Amino acid sequence: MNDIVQEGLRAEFTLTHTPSAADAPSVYKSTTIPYDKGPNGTAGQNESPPEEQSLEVKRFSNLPQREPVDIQFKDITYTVSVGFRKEKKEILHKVNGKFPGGQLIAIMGPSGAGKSTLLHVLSGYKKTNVNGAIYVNGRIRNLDVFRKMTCYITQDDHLQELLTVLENMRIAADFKLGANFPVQEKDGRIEDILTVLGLYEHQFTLAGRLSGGQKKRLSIALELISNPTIMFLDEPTTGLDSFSCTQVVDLLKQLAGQGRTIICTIHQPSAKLFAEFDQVYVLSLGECLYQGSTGNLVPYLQSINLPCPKYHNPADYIIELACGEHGEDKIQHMVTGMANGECMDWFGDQNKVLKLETLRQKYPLQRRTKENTILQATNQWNQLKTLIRRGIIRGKRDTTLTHLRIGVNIIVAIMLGFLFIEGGNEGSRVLDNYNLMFANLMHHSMTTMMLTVLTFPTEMAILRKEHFNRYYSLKAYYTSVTLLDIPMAVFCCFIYTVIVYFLSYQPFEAFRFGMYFTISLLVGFVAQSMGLMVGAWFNVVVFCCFIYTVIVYFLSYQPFEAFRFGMYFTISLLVGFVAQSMGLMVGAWFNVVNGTFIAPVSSIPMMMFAGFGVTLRDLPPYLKWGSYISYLRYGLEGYVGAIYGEDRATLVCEAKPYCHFKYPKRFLHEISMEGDQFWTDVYALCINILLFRILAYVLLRAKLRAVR
Ligand SMILES: Nc1ncnc2c1ncn2[C@@H]1O[C@H](COP(=O)(O)OP(=O)(O)OP(=O)(O)O)[C@@H](O)[C@H]1O
Repeated sequence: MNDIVQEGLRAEFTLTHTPSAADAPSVYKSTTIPYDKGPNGTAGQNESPPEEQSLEVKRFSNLPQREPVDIQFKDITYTVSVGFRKEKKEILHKVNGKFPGGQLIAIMGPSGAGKSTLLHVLSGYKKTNVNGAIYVNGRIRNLDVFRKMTCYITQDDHLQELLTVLENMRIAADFKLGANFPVQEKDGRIEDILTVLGLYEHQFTLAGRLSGGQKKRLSIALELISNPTIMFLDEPTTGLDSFSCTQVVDLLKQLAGQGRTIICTIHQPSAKLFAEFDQVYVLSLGECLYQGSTGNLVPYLQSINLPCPKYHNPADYIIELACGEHGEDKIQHMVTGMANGECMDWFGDQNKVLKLETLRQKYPLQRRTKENTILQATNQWNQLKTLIRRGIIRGKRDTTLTHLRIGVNIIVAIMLGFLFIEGGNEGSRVLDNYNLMFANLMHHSMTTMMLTVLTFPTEMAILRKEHFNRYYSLKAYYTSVTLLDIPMAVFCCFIYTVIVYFLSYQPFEAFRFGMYFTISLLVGFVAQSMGLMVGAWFNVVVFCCFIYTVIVYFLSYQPFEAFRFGMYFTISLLVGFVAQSMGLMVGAWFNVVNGTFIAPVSSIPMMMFAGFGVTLRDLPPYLKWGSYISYLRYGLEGYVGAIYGEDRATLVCEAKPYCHFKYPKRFLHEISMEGDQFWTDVYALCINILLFRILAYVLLRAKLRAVR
């Protein structure tokens, strides 16, 4: 972590560890631990006995008070392209407004009014096709600096559901506070936040098992770790019951009272909830109908001859007006009355409505260093380490998928092994053995590809949220995804190969087996060089890899030769990796439905050009190029090389009197393969993996940018 931030945080802790009651603002000083209702209306785990409910605690004693930040925006327009003709549609129409610091602000309006769009624009989540000016403390917003003081909490929580509340907090703290931050202070901050948010008693509960309100509070808790000055929340109360809504809004109010600017979109709050907000900004069809304090809304409506009926919730009434229920002309009347957000006469405290020049004087220009433009709080290595740690915890808990993956490999391997039993050693069954190789290719490519296609898109939402909130860079995330799967992929491939190989009686020769083992070790070394944390797993990888290959190889009675086994295994593994990379690429760009369609369909040309149905020799000259781009061709050629290349001895011919492929060279000639191309195939597959991985990364980056 950079020195400046670190120094700042240290200073914060020195200040806050021994807070003086006299120095603390009233909200910060003392409040009551929120009462948390348990299931069935009974008292929850963290229900305090009556005498404890009045216990006064320091709120966020580990989170320092923030200096308020004032946001002002002028003539904001936001345009999107729609349809095939890319016609322009303006969603925000030159809106203006001011959000003074230290306030709880609601952006309200009917569905489709542009609330989320305005929130996205102000938070910097959307930055393309935005026009107009956004000022932060009187100066034009510098997005990189601004993002370091903000957080964005999405409507759907996108939490790590397989991690407990405490694990989620610890991981977030490692991302946001960095490795050099003292552990005790980190824990103190986490404990403080969990206590105030009423989650302390649930710290060992899996996030996926929390109630809606608790999940929302956890989302807020995670972002509070970095102590942001400005918090943007997209519909934080949607889907919550009124009790949880009040809890969340009450919490936001406390946070605003500490100097934070809290801006959230909200649909139609109850009168009680509405009154909790300091300021409200009402939109209709991308224009501002009202901005000012909640208390001034009724007088304002009176002043423009649209009085709020008695006993009517003003929040309901303004939404009715914004929907055009009282006439379309009223909308324009209100937009004009507010000068589309330029009018600031209805703010509660006019002293807070400072001019841009005044704000610039009040908040002098800060010295900018190279460090404080780096978005993430911790370096790439720490990000990667934390991502790997999180992935390992998830992997251990997601046992269904892990068992399913291992189970599928074992079952398919046993089925194929018995189907082609003894085929590897019998001259009259060479063609059967050839079919088995193709079946292996299909198995490895389909299982790995579909797994990635089906699981990756669900990760995208979490990636988007965490990446925007500066947890980690895309590079660190992508590297972790690549590394985390290696042990499992190797293990599954090993089990499968061992079963198939030995069941199908492939050559049992020590040197072929030695080759196999060398390749397995090399795979482990590559994995190790890709990251030290995988190095810690190295021995496990070698062991698992060995077990897997032995089972498949011997069960399918492939040749008992170590080097052939190595070749066989290498090809299986590489084909799996290529397919996985393709899956990653498809998954990075398409959603589950489209991906499930695209992935298998894109494999069909690869199969055509593999040389299985039509031999490579018989491919028409104008389609020859296809065989060079088909990774399945390299896979098939590699398998054939492993089993029938390398001067394979004459085959046993006991099943039938006539044995056409008694001499392996004859078979190689028949299918137009040399049998000595193994290493070329390995290089080709490695290049395929690299290309698909790079392409997947580029697509992923483009997708993250496209939504912004
Ligand atoms: N990328 C887009 N392409 C086309 N139209 C869009 C796009 N993004 C937003 N819109 C349109 O802009 C309008 C405002 O959308 P926005 O999501 O900001 O509304 P909202 O007020 O947040 O609504 P809700 O409360 O229902 O979420 C809607 O009519 C929406 O259909």
